[in-house]
Amino acid sequence: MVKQTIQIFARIRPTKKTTSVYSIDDDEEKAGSTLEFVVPRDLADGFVNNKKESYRFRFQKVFDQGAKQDDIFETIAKPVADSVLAGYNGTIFAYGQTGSGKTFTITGGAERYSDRGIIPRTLSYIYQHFSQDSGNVYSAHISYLEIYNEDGYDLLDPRHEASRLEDLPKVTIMEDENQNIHLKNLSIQQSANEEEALNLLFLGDTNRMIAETPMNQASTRSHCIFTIHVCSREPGSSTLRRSKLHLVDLAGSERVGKTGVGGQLLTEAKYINLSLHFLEQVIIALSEKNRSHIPYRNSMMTSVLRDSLGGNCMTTMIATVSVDKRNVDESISTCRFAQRVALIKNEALLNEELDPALLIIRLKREIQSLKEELAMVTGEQREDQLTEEEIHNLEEQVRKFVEDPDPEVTLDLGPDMRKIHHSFSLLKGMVRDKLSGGGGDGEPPTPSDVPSKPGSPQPEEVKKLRDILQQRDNEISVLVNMLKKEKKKAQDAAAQLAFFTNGQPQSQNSLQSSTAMPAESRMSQDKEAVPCDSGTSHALHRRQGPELSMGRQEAFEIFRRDREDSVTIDDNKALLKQRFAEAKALGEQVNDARSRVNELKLQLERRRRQTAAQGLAEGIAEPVEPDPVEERLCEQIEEEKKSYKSTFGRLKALKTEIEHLQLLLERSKVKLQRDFQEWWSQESTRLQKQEGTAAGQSPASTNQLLESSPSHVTLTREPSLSGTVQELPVRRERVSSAPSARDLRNFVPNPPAVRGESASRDRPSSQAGQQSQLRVLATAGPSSSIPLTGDKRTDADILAFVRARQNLLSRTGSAQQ
Ligand SMILES: Nc1ncnc2c1ncn2[C@@H]1O[C@H](COP(=O)(O)OP(=O)(O)OP(=O)(O)O)[C@@H](O)[C@H]1O
Repeated sequence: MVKQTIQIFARIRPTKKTTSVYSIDDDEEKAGSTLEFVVPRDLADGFVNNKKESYRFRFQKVFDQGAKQDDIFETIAKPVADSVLAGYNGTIFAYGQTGSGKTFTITGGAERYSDRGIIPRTLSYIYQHFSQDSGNVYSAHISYLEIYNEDGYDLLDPRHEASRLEDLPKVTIMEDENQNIHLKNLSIQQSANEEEALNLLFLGDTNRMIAETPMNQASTRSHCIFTIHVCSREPGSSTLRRSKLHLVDLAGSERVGKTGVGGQLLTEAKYINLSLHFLEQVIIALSEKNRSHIPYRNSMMTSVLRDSLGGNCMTTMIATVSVDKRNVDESISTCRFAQRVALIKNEALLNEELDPALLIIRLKREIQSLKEELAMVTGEQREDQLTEEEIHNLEEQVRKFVEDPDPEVTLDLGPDMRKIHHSFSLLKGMVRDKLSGGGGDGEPPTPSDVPSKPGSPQPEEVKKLRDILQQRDNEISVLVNMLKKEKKKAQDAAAQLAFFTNGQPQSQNSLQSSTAMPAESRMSQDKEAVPCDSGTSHALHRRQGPELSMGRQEAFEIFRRDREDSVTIDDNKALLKQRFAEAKALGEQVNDARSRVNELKLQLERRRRQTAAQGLAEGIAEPVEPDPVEERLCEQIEEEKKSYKSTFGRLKALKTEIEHLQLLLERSKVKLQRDFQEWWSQESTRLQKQEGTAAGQSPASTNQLLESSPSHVTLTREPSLSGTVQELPVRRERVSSAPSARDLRNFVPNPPAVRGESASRDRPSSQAGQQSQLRVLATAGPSSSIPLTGDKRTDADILAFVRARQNLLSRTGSAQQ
């Protein structure tokens, strides 16, 4: 058992804004750091400070703004991963206010490979350990739980692709009589390697992202628990070690009062505050001595993390802190929370258990042996014959026993009298054979020795023939092995070539199947699929949406170009292309090195044969001097092997990076589509409202809108930042004329806002020289447009309806006249 208090670390998020006064003092002797905030006694920035000026908090280590993701992994996550690999449970959780960098620390940034967070790095580390530790057999399973408004959801549930969060089956907690927690409806997926595990992480993250709506930015207001279940066993042992590693990204810890939200957001904030409040209660209860009742059951999060808090687990907390001046109160409250957490003592146990299947096999064997022993002691005879396999095994055993020069060696036959009898008769046969001269070569006779009969070949001849036979057998098995190896190499080479020229190997889950298309062709899919209006854009595999109206496609192109992260997407694409070229070159180098090794081996083989033949001809059994040619060949082989190994290592690392970049790109695309979808529907609603307000009518009244639809619309470009106004050709077509793609183009809503900033959504993009934003401006009449949907077919239907209606109206008009 390992007794340990929860380890606490602090990480300060980089900022360009004015920061509060803070300092970090690293105390090497006591292996800790102190984070100090100095808050002047004034009312600046709303923080009423009438208490003290300096707030000092002690952590295992404080990471300042410049800390890199690999430092965080090495110092915080690696020791926890090591203890998980050794069979202890581990938890790392990030706590801090919204935007302080919890997700960045736990999962990583969505843009650069170097921004990988604790989860992908830990997965990499764990699978590397699996492949390097030949003394144990490992397996890993993954689960990914999201807790939103006190309800649990399985982020790896395939139904996510077609549902909103609320429509999914809820994960529920069940407790057994031993007070162990079980989570119903939470899938636990096996992942055989790092690639599969990363795919699951990305699948969960993408599901998390696409389930969000502007009103429900669940990523900020939900808790997420990514769990790696590790199982290990020494080969042949029936003892299993099972451990869990929870990597937890908690919801933002800020208080409701400050954010001043209402409606749905208020409900969410209350739930967050409540669950964090229950977390705090559990922590306070745990830090109090002699407290018998710990209120774990109050919330789902504390129930799930029960072991991590005061239980069988090695737990680490990362307090993420924003040092922006306006956040100083939240930062201080985060640090205070951490100080309380640091008082909690956990008792981690080595999670060993017996594998029931192996235990049964072992017990069966033991029963059999005991039965045999009993039969021998009681003199009871077994009637049944030895099986063919048993006889064969006995012959092998006896042969090995006889051939072994060690006088101490024993023949372990167990208590079965039938086996003992049979072994004795085998031995008798050998001795008789030896006595009759069958084994007079000094070699011990074997069970298969044929006793010599009159007229049969002389023993020397038999021996010679047997030697030749043995030699041939050896040659055949060498050849068969060579053939097998060559076949495998050819298969490997073909697979590698296919990977680096065509694409990925076969994959298993849905995300993999989406990423399994040829990588280069994936990159060449420069045009991201525009989401369709009807239905959702949830499915990850929906790469190419249905046919779109021109306006929508055009709007999407502008939206994409003007996004803040479009540069990163392009950068990543360029980087991916570069990495592919590198991987291809490395793949070729690996193949070349392997061919060279094979060629050198052949040369060496030829040389050895030549030397042996020469030795035979000259009557020299063993050459006295080492052959310099042979030595050089051996050195060359070693060098080539080294170069092969190092190039292969680089290729493997590059492959991981490529896969990660592909998944980042994939996620960016899904996000782009989702953001566009959101923006599009927001703009449509806004336009409708404008129309309604301008006409003094309810925007919901389509009839009224259609009645007041103008017969002329003008398409202009907004002034660019340089001040020029570009007039596009003025269209003077009646709406009642047949709808064309250009008709639809006129209904492109406002241009995109910068990424993720809802406040800036209505601002024109600030990127100079990119003001090609299309806007519908009315030239006449109070209302200028029909609220089209952007879906070609639906829009055509609407326009056809307008046409029919106008025809009808004009006919009625002329009839009345
Ligand atoms: N150490 C860092 N280095 C660079 N960028 C960072 C760092 N920490 C956070 N960021 C960036 O700050 C933004 C907010 O971070 P993040 O989403 O991780 O915050 P959070 O605490 O998880 O917020 P929420 O509670 O809303 O989920 C992101 O754009 C992220 O990339």
